[in-house]
Amino acid sequence: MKITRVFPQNIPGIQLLNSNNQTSTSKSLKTNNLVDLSFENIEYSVRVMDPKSQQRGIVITQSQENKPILKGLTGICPGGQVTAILGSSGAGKTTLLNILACRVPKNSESQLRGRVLANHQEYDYEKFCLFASYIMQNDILMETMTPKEAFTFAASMKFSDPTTQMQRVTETLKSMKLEKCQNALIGGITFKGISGGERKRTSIGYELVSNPACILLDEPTSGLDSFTAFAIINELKQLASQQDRTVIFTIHSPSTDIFQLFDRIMLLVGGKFIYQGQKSNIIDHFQNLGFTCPQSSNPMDYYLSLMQVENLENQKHFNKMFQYYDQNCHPNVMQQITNGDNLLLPLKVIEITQIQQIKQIANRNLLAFTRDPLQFYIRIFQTIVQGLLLGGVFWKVADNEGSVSDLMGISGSLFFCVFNLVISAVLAIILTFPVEREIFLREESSKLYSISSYFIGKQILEIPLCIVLPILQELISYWMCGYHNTTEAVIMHLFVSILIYNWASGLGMLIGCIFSDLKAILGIAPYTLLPYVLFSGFFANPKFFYSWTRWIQYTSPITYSFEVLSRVEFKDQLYEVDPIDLYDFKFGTWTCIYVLIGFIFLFRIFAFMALYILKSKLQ
Ligand SMILES: Nc1ncnc2c1ncn2[C@@H]1O[C@H](COP(=O)(O)OP(=O)(O)OP(=O)(O)O)[C@@H](O)[C@H]1O
Repeated sequence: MKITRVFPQNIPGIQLLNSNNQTSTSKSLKTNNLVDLSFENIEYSVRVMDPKSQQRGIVITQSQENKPILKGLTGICPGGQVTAILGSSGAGKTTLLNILACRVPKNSESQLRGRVLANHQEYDYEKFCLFASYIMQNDILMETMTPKEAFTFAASMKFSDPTTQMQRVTETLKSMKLEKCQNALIGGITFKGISGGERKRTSIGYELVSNPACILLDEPTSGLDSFTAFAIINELKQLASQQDRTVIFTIHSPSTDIFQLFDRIMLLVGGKFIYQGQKSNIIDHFQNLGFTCPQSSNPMDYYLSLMQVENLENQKHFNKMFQYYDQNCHPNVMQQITNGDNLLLPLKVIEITQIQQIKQIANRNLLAFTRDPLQFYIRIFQTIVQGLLLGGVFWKVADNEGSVSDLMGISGSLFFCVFNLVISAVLAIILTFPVEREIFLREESSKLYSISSYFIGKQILEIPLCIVLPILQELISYWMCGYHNTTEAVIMHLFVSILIYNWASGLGMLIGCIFSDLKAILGIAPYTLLPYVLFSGFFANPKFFYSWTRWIQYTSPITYSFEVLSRVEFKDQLYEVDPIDLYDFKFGTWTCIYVLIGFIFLFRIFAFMALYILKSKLQ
């Protein structure tokens, strides 16, 4: 039995729109202009290991060769029509779709030639995002929201007028047939939510709210039952025919019912077209080539069986098919491209201010936080345990007689306190950020908000946590360790704990932005921290560092935190050895604090830049 959690209409943090009393007008989602997407002479190749340089899977030399994937493709996907791209596995369907969406990585490993055009105007990634949406195979959505909340969020990011927002949400829920599950949580890996088909429709609707003229989808029916697959393609068909959108998708083995919904078909074999044109002409095209689809067969099953490259019998016919395509389809395609309209592109206009974007992002984060508080409870639990551990291990360490061993005990406890704060802050971010990162990349590519809005919106919830958690940990351990019991000392200790925790959370975010794979993150994080710890001055007096490594101590916020906490604790105390000399403390309390504040800003700026680079690299 399927269990979905249904939520009431009034949810704090997100303004919900009432769909019940709205009259729907499907034309309100109609795009202003038709957009014809076309592409000319697309050639795409990637560098791969030369098979001749391998023997039984063992690489003998490092020689590489260029593997052509798309071989001079030219085509058109007219506005107001559904274009389906089909082909055998590895034919290049997804690659073609990615090129149309300007999503192929630009690096030395791949080569792309040719032009992509929208209404005869060349476009790049930035422009594409303003008139089109790309819906990838894996639906990346906030698990803790309902479809209605997700659409409301997307609408509020684009339209300033609440009535327009409401209209968009209502209309999209209706056109995606999500009214019944509009208040159920989307769910995902952590907990079960709406069904796979509803999830796919939510994913499509999420993009539609902003009213793109073109919708590109990579295998929108994969993993769905035949009924749901038909329902989704049928909805896409309605979007094309009733709302003049350009719909393009890749699909494997469509049923006969789904085939009937296509307007236009592109068939790919080994990176070349063997057919491109209206659905109605495909049967004649293959009949003229001598391949008559049996009466009882699904035409697409039959044609796809002819396209299986592994079949030796098929391979004999490919040359004939390519030649026939060049003679019969290609001239028509060229004609259609030339005759296409030169209408202006209906580019999305963001109506809301950055402040409103930040507010909405912060509200959504708060909602996610209240809906799935487990992460928060875990952080609180860890903080309490760490506070108790620190206090237990260093119980009354600061009640001392001034001996060297007493001094070592106190500085050990202070260093551990700093280190503990750093580890908890870094881990808390790097373990959760990889999931958020995917959502950010999807939403940024839909031009839902700016990178800076996302970054600031995220900090609004993170910073209070970065204040509360270190205070909690230090309040538990402070008196257990028996540190200086004066108001000034307590305040300074807590203040430095907050500063170092905030720096470490910025570092965590920086690592999370640079590396996408959790295994890589967990492998890299300890080595990032190692120099900060080794050169902090606790393990060795900085005077004894080699001159060429001495500078590293200045880059370590742990050095500055350790110095302030020590200065506060050792103030007015007499020891057999002077702690200032022993650890070579040379900066002074306030210099350390200013530097720590500087580090907090610096690492947040680095994290922001990493987010920016991450986004640009994935274009
Ligand atoms: N970066 C790459 N490096 C090496 N080979 C690649 C790369 N990108 C694509 N290919 C190869 O290009 C071919 C086309 O890939 P693509 O994903 O476009 O195929 P497809 O038609 O969508 O296949 P499927 O239906 O199985 O998803 C495949 O043989 C794939 O292995």
